[in-house]
Amino acid sequence: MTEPRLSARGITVRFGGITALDGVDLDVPAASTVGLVGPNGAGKSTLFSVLSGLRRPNAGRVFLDGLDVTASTPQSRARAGLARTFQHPELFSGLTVREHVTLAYRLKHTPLRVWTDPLTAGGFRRPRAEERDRVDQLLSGLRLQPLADRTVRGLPLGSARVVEIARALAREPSVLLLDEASSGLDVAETEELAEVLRRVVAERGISVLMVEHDVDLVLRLSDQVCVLDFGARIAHGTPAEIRADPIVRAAYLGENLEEAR
Ligand SMILES: Nc1ncnc2c1ncn2[C@@H]1O[C@H](COP(=O)(O)OP(=O)(O)OP(=O)(O)O)[C@@H](O)[C@H]1O
Repeated sequence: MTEPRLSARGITVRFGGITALDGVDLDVPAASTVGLVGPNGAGKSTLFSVLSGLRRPNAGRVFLDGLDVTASTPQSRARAGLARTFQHPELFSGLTVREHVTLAYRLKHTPLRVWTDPLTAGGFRRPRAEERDRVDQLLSGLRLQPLADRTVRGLPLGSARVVEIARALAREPSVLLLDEASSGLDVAETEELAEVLRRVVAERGISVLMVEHDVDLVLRLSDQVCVLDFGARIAHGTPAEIRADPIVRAAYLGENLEEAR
C-alpha cells in the first residue's frame, strides 16, 4: 500500500479538564477524498486545527508525505503542499475573482513579490502569459470564468466558497483541507460545490479531507469516511460501511439520522 499523503497518529488534545481528542488516527491516501464527520462537539474542528497546524496536540504526530510536520507552522505546511479553505471565506472585497486566484498562484511561483504587488504604483502587476493561461485554466475548470472580472464583494456564498477553493488550488497543493465547505449553502449551491469537488479530485488527482456537518454530502463524495464522537474515532470505512454501522447510527440518533441513512 502506498504511503498516505496526510496522516495523523494518536492525536490527543485537552482543554483543561476536557479531552477534545483522545488518541485519534486518520489517513488521507493519495488521490482520494476522505470525509470527517461527527455530532456537535465530537472534535472535528479541533482535529482540523491540528492537521492544518493551528493547534499543537498534547500527544500524537502529524505526517505530510511521510515527513513529521507536528511542530511545523501552517505556512510551512502550506509550502509542503497542504492547502486549506476557511468556513468564512477570507476574500478581499475590492479584488476580482481573477486577481484572487492570480495572487495565490504568485504566492507559490513568485513568493517574494506577492505582497508588494498590490502596493506598487502601477497597482496589480500584469500577469505574464503563462500565469494567465494557468489561472484561466483553473477558473474555467471550476466554472468561474463568468465571474472572473467581478469583484468578490456581494458574491453569493456558494460562489465565494468556490473562489476559496480556486485560490487554494492555485498553489498546486497535494492535499486540500475543506473546513465545512457546504455550511450556509442552499441545495443548489451544495450540488454545484459537490460537482466542483468531484471534478477537482478527478482532474487533479489531489487528496481532499472534508470536515462537514452535511453527512449526506460526505457519504456521496468520499472514498473513506471517519466518524468521531466524544473525541474518539468510532468508525472508519467506505460510505456503504458507514451507512450500515450501528454505532454510527446510534451516535447520530436525534441529530442527522435521516441524513446518515
Ligand atoms: N478553545 C476551546 N476551549 C475549551 N474547550 C474547547 C475549545 N475548543 C473546543 N473545545 C471543546 O472540545 C470539544 C470538541 O470541540 P470541537 O469544536 O472540536 O468539536 P466539533 O466536532 O467541531 O463540533 P461542532 O460540530 O459543534 O463544530 C467540545 O467539547 C468543545 O466544547
